[in-house]
Amino acid sequence: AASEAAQKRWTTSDFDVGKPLGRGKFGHVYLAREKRSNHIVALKVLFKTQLHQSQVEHQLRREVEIQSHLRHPNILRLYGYFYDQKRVYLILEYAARGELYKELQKCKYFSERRAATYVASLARALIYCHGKHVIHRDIKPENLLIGAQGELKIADFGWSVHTFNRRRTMCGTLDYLPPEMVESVEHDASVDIWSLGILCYEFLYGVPPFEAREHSETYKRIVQVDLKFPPKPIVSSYAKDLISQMLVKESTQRLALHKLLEHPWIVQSADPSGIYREPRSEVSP
Ligand SMILES: Cc1cc(Cn2cc(-c3c(Cl)cnc4nc(-c5cn(C)nc5C)[nH]c34)cn2)no1
Repeated sequence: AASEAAQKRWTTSDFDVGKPLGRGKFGHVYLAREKRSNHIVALKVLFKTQLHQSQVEHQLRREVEIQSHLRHPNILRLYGYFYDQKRVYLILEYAARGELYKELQKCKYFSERRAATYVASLARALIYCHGKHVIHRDIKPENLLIGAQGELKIADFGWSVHTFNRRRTMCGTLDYLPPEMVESVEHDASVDIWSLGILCYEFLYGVPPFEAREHSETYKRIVQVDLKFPPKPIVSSYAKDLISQMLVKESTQRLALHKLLEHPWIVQSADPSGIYREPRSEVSP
């Protein structure tokens, strides 16, 4: 079925399209059901005119090329794509519990167990990507979805690249960019380690570490690695130690992802299944 899905010429008549799930710069995502298999998917519909105006067709091609070949429980599947006169359609895995950033906004920040569980599963997904010479380059809450069992799914490989043809142009929001990308110098897979460190901080404190009112201020704080840990919420020194080993200016000195999985904070706090289950008490009545 998988190989069939890859070659089949899909059209909109193959799907019953349902409610909108979200919107992005170039279009919308809809809940949809493939008629023959009754398989529920997320159908991302992008407008060619907007893609053309923003000159991101090459990025979209790379997103499809890269994501369609990745198979990992913490990476959102891209089953196939098709297009018509005006639109490009991506047939994506449906993540039943929605967007992580909304969950983070609701909770303000996550417990150490939840943060460590998510960070460990993202580290495993990135080890898999880097093993295939793919760097994501845009790891941030907006690009993470939650599956039916509570597992994290990395989505939106729009900024990912095969490390053989690295590009130096600016990409993604500033908050998550490491010094070498902000300074537009050569960068490699260790950019994802930096972004995972930023994400870990935001999971625990509710804000990214170098956030500032002005872009120029954020830029300065990133290149100086002006890392501060607020007194509240209280966070374990193991967690701060891990973040401090990831947010290192010299990219070769950042904690390697396989070493991250052996860090005491991860070993102690992350659920080995990579799935965060609400403990009894936390479930709202
Ligand atoms: C264009 C455009 C919009 C977006 C952001 N976005 C992603 C989704 C999405 C995807 Cl791709 C896959 N599964 C999803 N499941 C949800 C969801 C589930 N619940 C209960 N609530 C929501 C929301 N959204 C999914 C939607 N928008 N990227 O490019």
